[in-house]
Amino acid sequence: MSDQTDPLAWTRDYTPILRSLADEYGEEQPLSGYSVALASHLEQKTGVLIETLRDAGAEVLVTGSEPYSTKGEVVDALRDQDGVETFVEAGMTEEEWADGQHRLLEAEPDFILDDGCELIAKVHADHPDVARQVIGGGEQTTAGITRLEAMEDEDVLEFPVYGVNDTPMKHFFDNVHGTGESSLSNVMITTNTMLSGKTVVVGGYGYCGRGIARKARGMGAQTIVTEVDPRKALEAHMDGHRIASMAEAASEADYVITSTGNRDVVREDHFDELQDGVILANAGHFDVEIAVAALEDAADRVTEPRDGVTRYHMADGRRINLLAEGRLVNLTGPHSSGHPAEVMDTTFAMMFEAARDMLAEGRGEKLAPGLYAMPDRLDRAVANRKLETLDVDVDDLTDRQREYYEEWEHPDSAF
Ligand SMILES: NC(=O)c1ccc[n+]([C@@H]2O[C@H](COP(=O)([O-])OP(=O)(O)OC[C@H]3O[C@@H](n4cnc5c(N)ncnc54)[C@H](O)[C@@H]3O)[C@@H](O)[C@H]2O)c1
Repeated sequence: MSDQTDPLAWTRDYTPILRSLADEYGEEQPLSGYSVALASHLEQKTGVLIETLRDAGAEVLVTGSEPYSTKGEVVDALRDQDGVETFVEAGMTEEEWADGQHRLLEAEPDFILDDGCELIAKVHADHPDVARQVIGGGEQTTAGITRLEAMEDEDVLEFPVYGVNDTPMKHFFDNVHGTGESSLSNVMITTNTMLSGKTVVVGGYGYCGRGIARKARGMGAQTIVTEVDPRKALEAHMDGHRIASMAEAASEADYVITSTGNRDVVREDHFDELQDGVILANAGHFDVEIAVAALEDAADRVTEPRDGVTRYHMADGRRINLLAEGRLVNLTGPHSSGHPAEVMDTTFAMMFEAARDMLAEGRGEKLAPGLYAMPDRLDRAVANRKLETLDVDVDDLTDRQREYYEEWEHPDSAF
């Protein structure tokens, strides 16, 4: 396939960590004999991860983690590859998509790489016999970790799961920079408006919200952050953003972008405060952060002035614009292609390492069921691989420096 006809060609050029993993493990095939289920937004970067798992010997069973983010050309490119089985198509209804996930789970995967805890929750709820056979899993999102914590609290997990989302190599880069840049660029492309000089309200100052707010300010916007955690609110304040309640911020917003992992962050109480022409978008995992059904009820009529924009006409003449129907704006909008490939390269390398460590290194058989932090050695190894691809050198600790960290008396110090 040429670069022009191969939908993954461009992305491979921007995913050097995954390519280095494929090169290193292509011959040894450490995942040979294992089937790995993968639920993720099924677009080009995910395609390269699938190729990498397959090159390392796995049989890869593929579905989307969201019904509307599947790219048909990627599914077409993967469908006929040896070692890959697809259970998803572009344009599926929610029922067809869920049915595909169940069919995937009936194929009895050994390992589950998940996004939003889609497959892990379903295998426990609907396929308990399969769940008991699964060796392990990895979860790449904040929303999925929250669900896994709830499963652990109820003591229902049947296998060990690595919380890939919580590794420094994931959330410091993917959530902050990936979500930050891709959410803002998608808001601008979808609306053909500029952020400079506008007021951007960011709901939530976690990893994603922090990236969105910082980058919006870097582009010349005035930023207001809303929070429910007093420490996060103070952090936003110290970082130079204004803090306000949503009720107060809504009246000044040109844009409101939510990223909390929670629901109803923009709700009935706020609709009356919003200005004419405001643009609402969500970057959190589920489409519940903006109360869309309530907005529809509150509106006199609804139009679609532009691809990806739903406009709610209020009785008093104000127009409230909602992007991507309140779903992940950077992944499901008409122009969206998700996070930049360079940042997904890091996240997907962590997902690959989760599978390799639990399957090929045998950690999955040794760990009891539960949610686990990923070993720091794997995080460091991916960071080093990334630095190598950037051709950047860093210092090593000297023996004396290592000893200094380990001793408490510090005999050489002046005090
Ligand atoms: N768009 C993407 O590509 C992408 C990428 C990574 C994560 N996510 C999703 O984004 C969401 C946030 O992820 P994160 O890593 O930033 O999580 P996080 O836990 O670090 O941050 C969430 C923040 O939202 C705050 N919050 C909760 N309820 C709130 C409310 N009602 N009003 C204001 N603030 C509230 C919390 O106090 C917290 O500080 C999750 O749903 C996650 O799955 C999306």
